[in-house]
Amino acid sequence: MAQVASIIGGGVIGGGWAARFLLSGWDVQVFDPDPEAERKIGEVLANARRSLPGLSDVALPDEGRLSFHSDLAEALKGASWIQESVPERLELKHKVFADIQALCDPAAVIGSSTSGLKPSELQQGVARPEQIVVTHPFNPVYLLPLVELVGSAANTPERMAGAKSTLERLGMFPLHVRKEIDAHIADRLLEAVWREALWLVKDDVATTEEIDEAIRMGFGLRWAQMGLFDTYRVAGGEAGMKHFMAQFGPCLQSPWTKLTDVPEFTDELVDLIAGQSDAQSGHMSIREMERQRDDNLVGILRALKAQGWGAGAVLGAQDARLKAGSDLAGYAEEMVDVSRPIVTVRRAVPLDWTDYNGHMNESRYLQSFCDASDRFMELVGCDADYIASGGSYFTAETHIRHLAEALAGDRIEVRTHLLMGEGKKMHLLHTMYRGEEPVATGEHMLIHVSLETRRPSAPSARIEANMARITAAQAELPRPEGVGRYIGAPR
Ligand SMILES: NC(=O)C1=CN([C@@H]2O[C@H](COP(=O)(O)OP(=O)(O)OC[C@H]3O[C@@H](n4cnc5c(N)ncnc54)[C@H](O)[C@@H]3O)[C@@H](O)[C@H]2O)C=CC1
Ligand SMILES: C[N+](C)(C)CC(=O)CC(=O)[O-]
Repeated sequence: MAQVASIIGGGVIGGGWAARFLLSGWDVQVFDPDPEAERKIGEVLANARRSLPGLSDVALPDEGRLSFHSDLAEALKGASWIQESVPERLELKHKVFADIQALCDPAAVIGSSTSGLKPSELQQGVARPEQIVVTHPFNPVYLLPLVELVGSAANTPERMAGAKSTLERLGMFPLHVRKEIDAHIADRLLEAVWREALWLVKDDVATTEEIDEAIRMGFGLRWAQMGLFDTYRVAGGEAGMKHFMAQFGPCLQSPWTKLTDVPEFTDELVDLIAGQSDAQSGHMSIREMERQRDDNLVGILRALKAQGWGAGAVLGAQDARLKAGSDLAGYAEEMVDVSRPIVTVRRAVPLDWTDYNGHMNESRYLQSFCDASDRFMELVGCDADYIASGGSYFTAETHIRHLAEALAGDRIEVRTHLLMGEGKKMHLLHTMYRGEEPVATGEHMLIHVSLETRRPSAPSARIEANMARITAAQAELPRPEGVGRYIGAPR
C-alpha cells in the first residue's frame, strides 16, 4: 500500500512538495483554504510530470493518488509525513501545528518548509515538540535535491535519522544543519547576495537584468557544480586555498560590499525593481518561465549525473536505488520470463531528449534500443565481467521504424524479441511501447566479437545455451509485425 503524505498549505512550495511525493509513488492529501489551490497544484504538477520522471534513467514508481480536503482530519488520515508550507508567520505556524497535532498520528513526521524560522521557535508551546523538524526545500521542490534538515534538542537522533531516510527515498539530498540558526545555511547566503543586488539597483550601478547576466554567465554556472569553497580552492592555483585567501582576503576589509545594510523598501525602490524585472522577462508568463527553468535545470542535472558529481551524484544514487528494486536489476537469467518479449527498458522520456518538433528526437530511439540490447546481452550472459574477459557484441545493422510520437515525461517500455540467436549472430527486434501503444521498433543484427582481434568470434557456451533456451521459448510467438522491412511504402 502506498504511503501517505499530507500537504498543509499548497502554494508555491506545498505544490512542489505535492508533486515530489506524488511522483515518488506516495498518496498525497492536500489541505489549503485557497479555493484556487487545486488549479494551482494541477499546473505545478503538469510541469513536474514533464520534467521529474525523465531525470531518472529508470522508471519512477507508479504515481500515487492526489486528493484535496476541506476537513483537516481527512487530510491527515493515515499520513506518515505531514509537510507544513503555510505563509512564513510564526503565530500562524503555531496555530497550524496545534490543529495538526490534535488530529494526526503522533508517530508521523511534521516537516516545516520554513525559510528562516528555527525549529526551537516552531516547537514553542506545541503539544509534542519532538514531532516537528525543519525540512526547508528549494524551488522547484520537485527538481532540486537540497532540503535543509534542522532539528533542536527536542528532536531525537532516531527521528532525525528517520526523516533523513524518507527524504533520501524521495531522491532528495537532506543536508543536516547541525546548529539551528535563523535562515539555516543556504538562505543566509542567498539573502546576502540579494541584499547586495538590491543596493546595486538602488544605487543605479546595474539593472536587474545586468545582475542576472553577471550571475548566469559566470559564477552561477560554477556554483551549480563546485559551490564556493572548491571553486576558490581551484582559483588559488597550484597553491590552492591558502594562496587564494592571502590574495583576496584583504578585499573583504575594503568596501566591496554593503554587508548587512538593508535598503529601505520604499514604493520608489519596489517600483524600480519590479519595473526592471517586468522589462527583463515580462514577455513570458510565470508558467512559461517555470517551464524554461525546468528545461534548463534538467539539462544541467543530467549533465552532472553523467559526471557523477554534486547534485548529479544524488540522481545517480537514486537511479541505482530504483533499479535495485525493479525487475531490470542485475543478471536474472533464471528469473525472467523469456516465453514472451522481454522487458529490457522501462523509463520516462527526459526533457533534454526532446527537440524542436516537441517530441523525442530520433537519436534517442537508437539510444533506448541500444540500452535494450545492452540489457539483453546481460541477460544471456554477456555482462560486464564477460566483456572484461574479452568477448562482446558489435551491432552490424539497425533499422528503426517510428510509429507514434513520444513526448517529454512519457513512460516508455522496450520489449525484446530474440528472432535468431545462433553462433556469432544475435538478431533482435525491440518494440517500444507507451502503455500498450507501439511507438517504434528497432531491428538489430549483432555479431559476437573478440575484443582482442576485433573480429567475429564464437560466444561462450553459456551464451549459446541461453540464446538457444530463449529461442525455443519464443518459438511459438507470432513473428512481430515489420520484421525485415526496408525503407519504402509497404507493398
Ligand atoms: N517561495 C519560496 O521560494 C520558498 C518558500 N519557502 C517557505 O515555504 C512556506 C510557504 O511559502 P510559499 O509556498 O512561498 O507561500 P505561498 O503564499 O505560495 O503559499 C502558502 C499557502 O498556504 C495556504 N494557507 C494559508 N493559511 C493556511 C492554513 N491555515 N492552513 C493551510 N494552508 C494555509 C495559502 O492559501 C497558500 O496557498 C513558507 O514558510 C516559506 O518560507 C521555502 C522555500 C522556498
Ligand atoms: C526567498 N526564500 C527565502 C523564500 C527562498 C528560499 O527559502 C529557498 C529558495 O528556494 O530559494
